[in-house]
Amino acid sequence: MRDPAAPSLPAPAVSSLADFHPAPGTMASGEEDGTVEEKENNNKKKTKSTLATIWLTSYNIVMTVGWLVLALAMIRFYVQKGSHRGLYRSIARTLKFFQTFALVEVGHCAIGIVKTSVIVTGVQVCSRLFMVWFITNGIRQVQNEESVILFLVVWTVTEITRYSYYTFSLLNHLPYFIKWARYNLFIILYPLGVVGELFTIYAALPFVRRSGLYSMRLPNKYNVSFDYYYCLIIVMLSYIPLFPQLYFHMLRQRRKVLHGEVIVEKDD
Ligand SMILES: CCCCCCCCCCCCC/C=C/C(=O)SCCNC(=O)CCNC(=O)[C@H](O)C(C)(C)COP(=O)(O)OP(=O)(O)OC[C@H]1O[C@@H](n2cnc3c(N)ncnc32)[C@H](O)[C@@H]1OP(=O)(O)O
Repeated sequence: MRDPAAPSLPAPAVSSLADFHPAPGTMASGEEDGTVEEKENNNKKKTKSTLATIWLTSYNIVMTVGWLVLALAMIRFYVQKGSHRGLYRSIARTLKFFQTFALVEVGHCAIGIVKTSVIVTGVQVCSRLFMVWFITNGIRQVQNEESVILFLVVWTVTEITRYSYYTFSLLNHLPYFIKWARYNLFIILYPLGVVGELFTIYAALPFVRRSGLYSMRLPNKYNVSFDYYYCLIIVMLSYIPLFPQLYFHMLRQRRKVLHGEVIVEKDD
């Protein structure tokens, strides 16, 4: 997955299938001469890593197919209807399923089978879930906004590229154009996705204010007040500190993977 010329870095828990199947005669001497207990421990670790690789490969294949299905459904809808109106409704169930399933990725980081920050992944996944469940799904009035189509197209291109990158990497057959796409397209797609998301939240504000959606006004039996309108404004403002962190994280990944730079990441 990495440029062989690149300086050696702390290896991720799972890099490729080959990591768990050392060629005959290449086993570390510690393993050959170790005690029975050491050998058992090594075997357990290998079984665990092999299981992790099988799981990750299957997961990434399913997600690639899922986002490809979404892409085809969007293209078909647009070709048939000649308009984006109603497109969101037509793909809503598939989108909700695959985007919600991505919560598993936070688990991958938490249990250490993928060497990515739980926080970085958590922010990315939660912001997507928030957009899907609490904006587009919850507020019917915004579903036909052009900004929804913008972020849907951007997410779809990003995810097809990202999951196929992981899949081919794990299988040790990564075509260069996928690697290139993974670490270059985001430069344009990430800001475009943010624009689509922010415009959609902005479009939702008047409806939320008028309807009092997801809000709790005093007096009530819990003696708690919550205004979703102001919550949305806070979410929009939170893009200012959070988005640059995700973007610079991806730029660091890009330098590491495409140019072999050694990057020392801070721990969570
Ligand atoms: C409650 C409400 C909260 C609201 C909060 C609002 C604030 C939100 C602010 C920001 C919002 C942003 C909105 C943007 C949305 C969009 O997505 S726009 C579309 C464009 N987006 C992108 O291009 C980014 C897509 N996202 C990502 O790439 C990831 O989610 C990431 C976490 C940001 C970065 O991924 P990361 O894993 O760190 O980098 P990689 O280089 O891909 O991988 C690192 C290593 O880990 C391995 N790995 C990771 N995942 C897997 C996997 N599934 N399977 C196998 N391996 C995996 C990967 O191979 C790498 O390994 P090495 O190459 O060996 O290092």
